[in-house]
Amino acid sequence: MQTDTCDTDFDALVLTEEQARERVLTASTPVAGSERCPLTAALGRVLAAPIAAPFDVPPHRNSAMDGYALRASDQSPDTPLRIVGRSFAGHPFDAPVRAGECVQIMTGAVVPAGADTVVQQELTTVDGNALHLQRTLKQGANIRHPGEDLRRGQSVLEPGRLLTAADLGLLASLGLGEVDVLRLPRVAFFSTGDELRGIGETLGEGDIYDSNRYILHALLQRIGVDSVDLGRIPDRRDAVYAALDDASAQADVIITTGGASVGAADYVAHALRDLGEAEFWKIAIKPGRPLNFGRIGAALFFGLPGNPVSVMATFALFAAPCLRRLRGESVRPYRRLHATTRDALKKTPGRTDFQRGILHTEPDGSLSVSSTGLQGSHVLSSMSQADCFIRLPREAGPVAAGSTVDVVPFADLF
Ligand SMILES: Nc1nc2c(c(=O)[nH]1)N[C@H]1C(S)=C(S)[C@@H](COP(=O)(O)OP(=O)(O)OC[C@H]3O[C@@H](n4cnc5c(N)ncnc54)[C@H](O)[C@@H]3O)O[C@H]1N2
Ligand code: MOO
Repeated sequence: MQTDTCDTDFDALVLTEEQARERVLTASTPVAGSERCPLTAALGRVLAAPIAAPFDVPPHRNSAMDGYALRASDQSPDTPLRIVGRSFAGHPFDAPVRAGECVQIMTGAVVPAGADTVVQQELTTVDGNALHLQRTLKQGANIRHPGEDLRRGQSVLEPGRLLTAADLGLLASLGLGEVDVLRLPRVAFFSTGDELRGIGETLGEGDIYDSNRYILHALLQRIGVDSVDLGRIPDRRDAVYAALDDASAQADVIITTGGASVGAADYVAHALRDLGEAEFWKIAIKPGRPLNFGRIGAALFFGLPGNPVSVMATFALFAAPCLRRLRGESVRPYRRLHATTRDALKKTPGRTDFQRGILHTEPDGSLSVSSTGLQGSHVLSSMSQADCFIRLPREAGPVAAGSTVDVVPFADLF
C-alpha cells in the first residue's frame, strides 16, 4: 500500500481530494483534432489556431461623437464655420474639409481629409449654414484612429483560449465568420441499478426514478462536450460488461453512476478490472467517498457513486477538471471564498466535507453562508436549494455558528 495516503482504515487506497484530482489530471490530456466552427456556435469552444488581425481595427479614422468635423486651427468663438456637407456612418463625405469649413458628422463616420478635430453637437449652435462654437477643443479631440483597437498582423487570440462573447465580437470585427476550434471530447454515460425506473414507468416496491442520468446530462451539457446517453443498465454482469464495451468503442470518457462501492451487486468495479486498467479509490471526502477511475481501451473511466449528491460532488471535483483539460482548457484550482457560517455545522474529523450552503451578502459587504439543512448524500433537494459548497477541512470537527468557513460557489463548479 502506498505511503502518501491519508488513511489506512480501508482495504482500498484512501486518497485526499487533492491527491485524487492530481491523479485524474495526470491521466488527462487534450483531445487531438480540430474543426471549423461558425461564430454562432463557437461560444465556450477552445480555439485551436492563433488569430492575427488581417487589417487595422478600426479600419478608418472615425468620429467618437455626433458633431462637426473641422480643422482645430479654425476654431474661434467669433467667426462661424461654413457647414459644407455631412459624413454619416456608412456614407462618408468625399471631399476634403478646407479652411473655414466644417462637415456635420455622426459617431463612427469617416472623418474627412483635412479635418483633424470633432466638436460634439452640444458645444455648438447652428444658424442656417453657419456653425458657431461655444468653446474650442484640442486638436485631435473625439477622433478614433485606425488600428487603435488592433494593428494589422497583431496577435489577437492564442490557441487554448476559451471563446467568450467579446472574443466572438472581436473575430466578427475582423471579418472572420468561422474559427478553428478543438474537437469536443465525447462522453458516454449510463446509470446502473435494478431499482431504477424511467420517467413514466410505474414505481414498484423499492424502485426509484433514475435522476442521476438527468443530472449527468445537464452537467455535461454545461461543460460543453459531445455526450451519448447509454441509458439505464441493470445490475447484471453481462449487461454492465456490454455497456462498457459499447461505451469504450465510441467515447473519450465513460461516466457511470452506481455500483461503485463494495456491494454484492456492484459490478462496475469488477467489469473495469476485467476490461481495462482500474484504480479504485476511497477519497477522504463527504459526500463521494468511493470512486472507480481508470481506462478502458483509449477511454478514461469514472465510476461515480450512486447517491445523487455524491454524483454531483465527484463530478465537480474530479470529472469536470478532466473534461475541461480534454477540451483544451487550462484547469485552475477552484476558488474558495471566506464566509461566516450562520449555522452550527456537524462535522467529524476524517473526510473533507462538502456541505450544501446558501451564500448571503451582509449589509457591510461581507459574505455569510447558511446551511440547507439535511446533508445526506441522497438529499437532492439540499443540492437544489444550495448555491455553494461549504468546504470543511478533513481534520476539522464540529463548527460553531459565527466561525469563518471556506465556501466554493457552484457558479465556479457547475
Ligand atoms: N459497506 C460499505 N457500504 C457502502 C460504502 C462503503 O464504503 N462500504 N460506501 C457508501 C457510500 S459513501 C456511498 S456514496 C455508496 C455508493 O454506493 P454505490 O456507488 O455502489 O451506489 P449504489 O449502491 O448503486 O447506490 C447508492 C444509492 O444511490 C441510489 N442511486 C443509484 N443510482 C441512482 C440513480 N441513477 N438515480 C437516483 N438514485 C440512484 C441508490 O438507490 C442508493 O440509494 O455506498 C455506501 N455503502
Ligand atoms: O460518499 Mo457517500 O457519497 O458519503 O454518500
